[in-house]
Amino acid sequence: MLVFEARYVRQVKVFTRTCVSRWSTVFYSCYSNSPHSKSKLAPLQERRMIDKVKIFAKAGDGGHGCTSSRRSRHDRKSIADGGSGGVGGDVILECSRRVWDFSGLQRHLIAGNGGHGSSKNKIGTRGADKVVRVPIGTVLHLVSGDIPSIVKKVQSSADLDPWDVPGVLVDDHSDPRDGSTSNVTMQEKVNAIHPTGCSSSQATEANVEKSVKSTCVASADVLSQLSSSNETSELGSEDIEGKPEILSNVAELTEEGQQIIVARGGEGGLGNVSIQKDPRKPPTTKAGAGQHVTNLQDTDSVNSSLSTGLPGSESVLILELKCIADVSFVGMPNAGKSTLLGAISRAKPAVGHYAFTTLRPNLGNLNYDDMSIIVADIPGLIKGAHQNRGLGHAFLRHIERTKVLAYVVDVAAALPGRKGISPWEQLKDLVLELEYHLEGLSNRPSLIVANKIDEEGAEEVYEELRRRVQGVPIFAVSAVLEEGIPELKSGLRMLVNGETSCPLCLDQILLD
Ligand SMILES: Nc1nc2c(ncn2[C@@H]2O[C@H](COP(=O)(O)OP(=O)(O)OP(=O)(O)O)[C@@H](O)[C@H]2O)c(=O)[nH]1
Repeated sequence: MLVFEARYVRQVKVFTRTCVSRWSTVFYSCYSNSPHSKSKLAPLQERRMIDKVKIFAKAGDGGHGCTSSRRSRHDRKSIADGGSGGVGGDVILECSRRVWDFSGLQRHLIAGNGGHGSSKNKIGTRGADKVVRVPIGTVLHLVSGDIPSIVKKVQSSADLDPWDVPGVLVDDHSDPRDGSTSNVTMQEKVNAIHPTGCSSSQATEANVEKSVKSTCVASADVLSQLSSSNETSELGSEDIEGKPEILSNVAELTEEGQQIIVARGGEGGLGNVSIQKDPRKPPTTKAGAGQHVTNLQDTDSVNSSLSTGLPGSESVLILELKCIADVSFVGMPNAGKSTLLGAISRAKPAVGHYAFTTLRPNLGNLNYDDMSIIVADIPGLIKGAHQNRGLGHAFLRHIERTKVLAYVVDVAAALPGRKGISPWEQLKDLVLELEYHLEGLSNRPSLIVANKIDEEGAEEVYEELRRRVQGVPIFAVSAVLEEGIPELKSGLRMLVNGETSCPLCLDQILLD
C-alpha cells in the first residue's frame, strides 16, 4: 500500500513539473517580445544587430631554430645543418559582403605557431594565419597593441620568391608574402642583429624594438591614408566608453576583399646553419686565454637567443560597424521607411504596423539604367535618441557615412483623431537628433519624403508642409501603393550625383 502511494505521489510530481515547464514555454513565447530571446536561427531582420565588439588577437609565435650537425665518411669535420624556425601566423581581418554584423565573429582570435626547424636544414612550417571576415564599413579602434597594417596584395604561395623562405629575419618588417623583402643575405642579417660588442639579450631586444618600430612606420602610412578617407567618421577617443587611452579610427575596411593584419606573427629563430658556417669555431680575438673562454660562453648564449623564435604580437581592438550607403532613410518609427525601401528596390525588409519593426539597418540597391545606388533604411529615431531613448544612439552612427539624407515623414500622423506628431515637428526632431549626435551631421544634401499621401486628408497636410519647409525638395509618396516612386528615384539620383545640394536646416522649418 505504502509503495503504491509513494509511486503515485512521484507520478503526480512529474506530471506537475512537465505541465509547469510546458506552460512557461508557451507563456514566454506568447508574451515575451524581447529581441534578445530570438534564437540565432531567427530570420536576419528579427535579430538585433551586433555592430560593436571588443576582440583580442594573438599572432602565432615563431618556431625555434635547430642546432644540429652532420658528419659523414667524406667530411672529417661535422657540418652545421640545423634549419630555421617558421614564422608565426598573422591574425587578419578580411572585409566581406557576406557578413552583415559581428554576430558570428569570435572574440578571441589566435593564429598558429610557426614550426620548429630540424636537422638536414629543414625549415619550420609557417604558422597558420587566422583570417576572419568582417562586414564592409568596419572601423578599428586600438585599445592595446601595435597599430594594424593593411595587406597590400594577397598573393598565392606560388607567386612567392623561392628564396623568400620563412624564418628569415626581415629588417623592414614588411609582409613576407607581398614579396617586398629586401635582398639582404641571412649572414648580413645576423650581423645586423648582433653587431660586435653587443650582448645576446641586447641583440634580441634591439631586434624586437626594431621590428616594432618598423611596424609603426608602416602603420603610419596606413593612418595617413585613412585619415583622408575619414572626414565624416571622426570619433573623439572619449566617445568609446569614455576611455581616452583608446586610439580611435586606426584603420577601416571599406572594400570587398581588403585585408588588415591586427596581430603579426613572430619571426622564427635561426638554425645553426644560418648563424655561422662552422659552429665549432669561436670568434678569434687578439686577447688572452681568459678572454677566449668568455667569448665561447658569449657565442653560446648568442646562438641560443638567435635560435629562439620571437613571440607573436597581441592586440586588443574595438570593432565598430558604420554602414556605407549613398542614401539613408531617416524618420520616426512607423513613418514607412521599410515599406519605401521595398517599393524602390528589390529589398524585402520586415514591415509592421507597430514601432521599431526595423532592428538593424536594411540595405537595398536602387537600380537605374546606367548606375545603381545603395539605400539604407535606418531604424526609427525618436526624440532623445541621442540619449539612448528608443533603440538608442547605436544607429545614428550608421548615418555618418551617408552622402544624402532622405527624411521620411508620415503626413497622416497628425490627422484628426490620431495622436501622432505633425510632419514639420518630426523634421525638427530628426534634425536635432542628428546634430546632437554629431555636429554638422544634418548638413548634407537632403530631400523630404512625405509618405502615406494616400490617406484621407493627407493632401492638405502635404500642402501645409510645403508652405512650412522651404528650400528642400519634397516628394509626395505612397509607399504602399508605389505612387510617386519614379519622381523620388530621379530626385535621389540628382542629389547623389551632386547636381543639386540642399541641406535641411532648422531655420528652414516654420514651426507653430
Ligand atoms: N496608408 C499607408 N500606410 C503605409 C504607407 N507606408 C507604410 N505604411 C504602413 O505604415 C506601417 C509602418 O511601416 P514600416 O515600413 O514598418 O515603417 P518604418 O518606418 O520602417 O517603421 P520602424 O521599423 O519602426 O522604423 C505599416 O503598417 C505600413 O503598412 C503608405 O504609403 N500608406
